[in-house]
Amino acid sequence: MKHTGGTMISADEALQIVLRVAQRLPPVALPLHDALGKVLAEDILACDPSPPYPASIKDGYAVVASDGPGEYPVITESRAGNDGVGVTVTPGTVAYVTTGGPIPDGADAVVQVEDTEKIDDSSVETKRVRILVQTNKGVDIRPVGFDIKKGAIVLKCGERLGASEIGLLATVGVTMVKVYRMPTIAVLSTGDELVEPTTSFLGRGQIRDSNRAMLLAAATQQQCKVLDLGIARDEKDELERVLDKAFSAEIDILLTSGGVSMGDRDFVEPLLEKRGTLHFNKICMKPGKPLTFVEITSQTAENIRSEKILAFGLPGNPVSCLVGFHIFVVPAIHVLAGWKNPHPLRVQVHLHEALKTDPIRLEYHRAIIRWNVNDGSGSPGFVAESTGNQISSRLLSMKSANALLELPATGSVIPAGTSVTAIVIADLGSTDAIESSVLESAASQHRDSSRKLSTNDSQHGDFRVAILTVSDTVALGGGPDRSGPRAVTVVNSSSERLGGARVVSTAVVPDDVSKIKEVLQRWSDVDSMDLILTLVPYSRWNWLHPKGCDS
Ligand SMILES: Nc1nc2c(c(=O)[nH]1)N[C@H]1C(S)=C(S)[C@@H](COP(=O)(O)OP(=O)(O)OC[C@H]3O[C@@H](n4cnc5c(N)ncnc54)[C@H](O)[C@@H]3O)O[C@H]1N2
Ligand code: MOO
Repeated sequence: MKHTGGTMISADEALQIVLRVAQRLPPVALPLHDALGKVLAEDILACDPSPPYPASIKDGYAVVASDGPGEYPVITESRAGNDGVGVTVTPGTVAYVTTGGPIPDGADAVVQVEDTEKIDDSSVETKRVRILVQTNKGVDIRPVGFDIKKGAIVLKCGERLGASEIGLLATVGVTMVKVYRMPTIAVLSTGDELVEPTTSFLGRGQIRDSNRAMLLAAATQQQCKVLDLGIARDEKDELERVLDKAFSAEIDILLTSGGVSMGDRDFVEPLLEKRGTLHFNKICMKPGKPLTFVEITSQTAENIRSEKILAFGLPGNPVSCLVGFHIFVVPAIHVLAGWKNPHPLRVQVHLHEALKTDPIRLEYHRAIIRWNVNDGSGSPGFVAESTGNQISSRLLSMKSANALLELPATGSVIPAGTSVTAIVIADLGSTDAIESSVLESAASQHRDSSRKLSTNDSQHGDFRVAILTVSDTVALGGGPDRSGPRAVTVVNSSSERLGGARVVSTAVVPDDVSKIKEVLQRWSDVDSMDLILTLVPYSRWNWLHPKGCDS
């Protein structure tokens, strides 16, 4: 009898099912400091105006505008709070005010200190000041409600609370806020081979459980509460016991890893299916093909509450497990947490190297994407560098990855420089700065050139060319690199004439001798380049001429 293991559906279809089954959780009231990152479940209105009093925009003098330039007595000082209360600025007098200080009654404009002169006269008791400019009514004053009108909606139900939104809540005095509850996620590892990460010496056939620590961290990163269910053996009774425990706890999502493919002890899928509705168990994607999704209606111990639990049987291979988390679990968490758009951010990126695609499955190729002054097309944009060997057991391929490139199942080689979509899976703000990325990308191209281009070696000759653009403007982002991409095109289009030349590395550096040397040194350190083309300002030509270059 043939084991088929169920129907394989597309990743898109699988995601649609998950999003259809997932439901927003009920709202809860949280103190302000716990609300960061959550989604508002109510409109927030301003109960008073901001500013609540006419406030100065500058450090200066509150004046009667029609008085005009001249010398005036300073009758009060209004810095904050009660300062200047009960004092009226009458024509012919002024008051000292600081930024944000209340404008005393009678004054209708502020003249900044820069437009005044202090008069030092110790013989008079009242301070005096010389106003040097003519101002107009209302200048440098924020009237009551200028920033926020009383009763205005400052935040709408459905908006996510970041730092500025928390600041707005504090401004309008909301300290308990209604937000959608974040899911609680239970994590279970399955497998007879698994031992705790604390195990120093591995027996034969044993490996440390990486998935549980990883999924607990990933769920925590998504602001979920987590429940650690430990490791269960590949044994039906033990798995049943742990699932009982999981479903009687107040969880919203269950994540298991391992035991979902075709092995004779892969029990996770049938045991989950027994307890709910199986929606799918195989997805046409790489990695992460065997992934089980079951909708479970849980009963609490007292049978008083019946709630939905989303159970994801993730594959055991660590990369497949985490990719499955990003593609399906993260959007599900977003729905439960009340996000209006649960989908991840997608950006267009240019491939730094040629990549071979799978003939059958859509591939989520792990990559590091960086904003570059020249993405290879001559304009600024994201450049994606592969994290190397993509086998789904190699967790190192997820290390530092901030994007999953969506490579269609064509079974062909996608050339370097091609634009593809990438799902962003990490904070792009934590990616290296532009300049270092340019240099590092040149360095890594150099280091890995044989690996990177091995995919199209059979289609091209062996004459390897590197192109270095030396330009302050381009390197500092002040303008596009016009020469570099043009040179790439020229080399590629003359490839036959040159006996099969191909550009294996490009870099942009500022007009700085040490930086130029650094890149040239990398390229010439090992004999991976046959020709280095340098596109330089005329002034640098002598220096870069082989005789003048000490490498
Ligand atoms: N005959 C077939 N075999 C396999 C297929 C298939 O279609 N037909 N699919 C392969 C694919 S693709 C994947 S992915 C894996 C998924 O297998 P399981 O989900 O059943 O996972 P296991 O077999 O339990 O483990 C796979 C692999 O991962 C290691 N592992 C498991 N759990 C952990 C953990 N918590 N921490 C670290 N590593 C873990 C385990 O030792 C195995 O090496 O199935 C293929 N097979
Ligand atoms: O789908 Mo598996 O995740 O390719 O190794």
